[in-house]
Amino acid sequence: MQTIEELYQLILQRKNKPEAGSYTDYLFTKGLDKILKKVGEESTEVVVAAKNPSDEDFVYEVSDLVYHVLVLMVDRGISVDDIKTELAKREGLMSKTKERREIDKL
Ligand SMILES: N=c1c2ncn([C@@H]3O[C@H](COP(=O)(O)OP(=O)(O)OP(=O)(O)O)[C@@H](O)[C@H]3O)c2ncn1[C@@H]1O[C@H](COP(=O)(O)O)[C@@H](O)[C@H]1O
Repeated sequence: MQTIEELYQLILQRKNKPEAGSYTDYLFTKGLDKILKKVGEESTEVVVAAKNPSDEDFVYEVSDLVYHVLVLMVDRGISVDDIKTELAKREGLMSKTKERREIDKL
C-alpha cells in the first residue's frame, strides 16, 4: 500500500536521481509540455470513465491522473504539504460560506 506522500517522494527521487527505463524519468526528460499534455489527456479520460458504469475503470483513470498531477507538482516544486495547507485554509472559509448560505435562506 503506497500513500500519496510516498508516491510523491518516489517521483521526487526519480527527478533527483534519474533511473534508466523509468516512465517518471521519461516524463521529466521530455519536460513540462509533455507532463501538461499527459495531465490534460488523463483528465479527459477521467471525465469519460465517470460517464461509464465501471467503478474499476473510473478508479484506474483517477489513479493515472493523480500520478501525473504529482509529477507536475514535483516539476513545479510544489509539495503535498502545500496542497494540504491550502485545503486546511479552506476549512474555515467553506464553513463561513455554508453559514452565509444558511443565512441567505432565511
Ligand atoms: N503510478 C504510476 C503510474 N500511473 C501511470 N503510469 C504510467 O503512465 C503511462 C500512461 O499510459 P498512456 O498509455 O497514457 O501513456 P504511454 O503511451 O505509455 O506514454 P506516452 O508516450 O503517451 O507518454 C503508462 O506508461 C503508465 O505506466 C505510471 N507510472 C508510474 N507510476 C508510479 O511511479 C513509480 C515509479 O515508476 P517509474 O518511474 O516507471 O520507475 C511506480 O512504482 C508507480 O508507483
